[in-house]
Amino acid sequence: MLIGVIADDFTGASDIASTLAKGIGAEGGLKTAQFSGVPTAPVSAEIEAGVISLKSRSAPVEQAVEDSLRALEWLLAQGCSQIVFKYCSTFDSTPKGNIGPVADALADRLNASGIVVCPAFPATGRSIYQGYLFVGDVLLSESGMRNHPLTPMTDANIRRWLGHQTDSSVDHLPLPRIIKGAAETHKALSESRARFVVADAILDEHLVTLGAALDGAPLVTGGSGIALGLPRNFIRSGQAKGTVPAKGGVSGKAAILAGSCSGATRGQVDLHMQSHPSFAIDVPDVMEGRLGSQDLVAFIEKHSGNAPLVYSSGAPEDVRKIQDRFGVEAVAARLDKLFSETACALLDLDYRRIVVAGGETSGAVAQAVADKLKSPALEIRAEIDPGVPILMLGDDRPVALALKSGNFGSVDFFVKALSMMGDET
Ligand SMILES: Nc1ncnc2c1ncn2[C@@H]1O[C@H](COP(=O)(O)OP(=O)(O)O)[C@@H](O)[C@H]1O
Ligand SMILES: O=C(O)[C@@H](O)C(=O)COP(=O)(O)O
Repeated sequence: MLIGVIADDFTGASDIASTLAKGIGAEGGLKTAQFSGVPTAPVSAEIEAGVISLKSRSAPVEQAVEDSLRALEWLLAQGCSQIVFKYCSTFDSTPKGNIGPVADALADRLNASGIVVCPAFPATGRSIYQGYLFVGDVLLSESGMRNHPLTPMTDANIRRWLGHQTDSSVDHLPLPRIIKGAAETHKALSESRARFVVADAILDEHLVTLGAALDGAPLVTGGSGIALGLPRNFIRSGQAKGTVPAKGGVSGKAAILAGSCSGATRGQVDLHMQSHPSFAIDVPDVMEGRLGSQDLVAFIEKHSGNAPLVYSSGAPEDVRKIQDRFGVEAVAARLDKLFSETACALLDLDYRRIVVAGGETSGAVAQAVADKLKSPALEIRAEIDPGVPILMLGDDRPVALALKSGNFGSVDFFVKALSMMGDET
């Protein structure tokens, strides 16, 4: 393995796995596999990039650090010479962590400094200028992310937000120096006396320059965009051949599970429910035991063949009321359980294509599916929309998953994903 990625959630992991697998244009990318947690069984020697998905974004700080260090040791044991810590392109975290503490722990172990911090992902509208993160044409703190159920992002200044999470020094790499090219960017990073350097990037070409400047860097941190230029370093040095991910998925029964309350998901749910059977999950009913996975499965089975959707997605004010009533963690844990039990029951009924919306939700579902199919490695296939590839898992009767980050995907994503994944049988 050449590159090892530690991703703080599951959708984020498939996002960066897709970036590494496709590389830039015809030169292709790296043979990439995504793992649900740290693998315990041996993995194929052909894998050039290994992406470990953790559920560390919203875990307690100590747990996030411990899990990340365990993932790091495994990746180092596989021979990785470059480690990427992948977090969200909207820098999802609280003032207490987990990005700072995890990055510090990885940096200590790898003895790294001048470490790039760059959540930019221009293809989905996330750009950084003067160290401020923008979502489309507004600051992060003015975007829907200010209402995120678990990690409300109320400050767009990444230097300041990271500064709350770490005692290490945080510097800034301004865009004009990146525009001067890879050599200047490399110089800026290596001359910085700070441990962390927040890098500006507003276009893919800035990320490609950063990628070239990071050739040989032991530790890189960022959103999936930071990986854009990394495969090229290994291809150009002859360590990797450059491959293009396979298209398609598998045919079979299909369902959509949405646990994300992000703006894009709510738009996708609204459009989908206009022409497809859709079931709105009543969260208090779930919390008080009146609604369970058997009800969701019954609804899906009744409407099988017509892209049925079950969703808990709600407006920020409703989400807040529910969290105040039952507690943030209790709601998240209960809904994770509901969605993962539903997915496992669907596998028993031979569902083969499952679309999941929401990072936490996807993490819970993908972990349960991977455990049930005893399939720790997910193969990365073609990208449906930026940052969302088709994932294949299971050997005998493979299952295709699309794990959509809450804010990703075009408004017709659900239908598009199912048709790219395969046909109804
Ligand atoms: N109606 C709801 N009320 C309260 N919390 C909810 C509701 N629906 C989903 N949630 C919780 O909100 C969180 C959404 O996070 P996630 O799945 O990561 O979506 P996203 O990718 O949009 O951030 C999950 O923890 C989920 O359990
Ligand atoms: O970087 C991104 O935006 C995504 O890869 C990601 O991590 C999304 O997380 P969720 O919004 O929680 O799905």
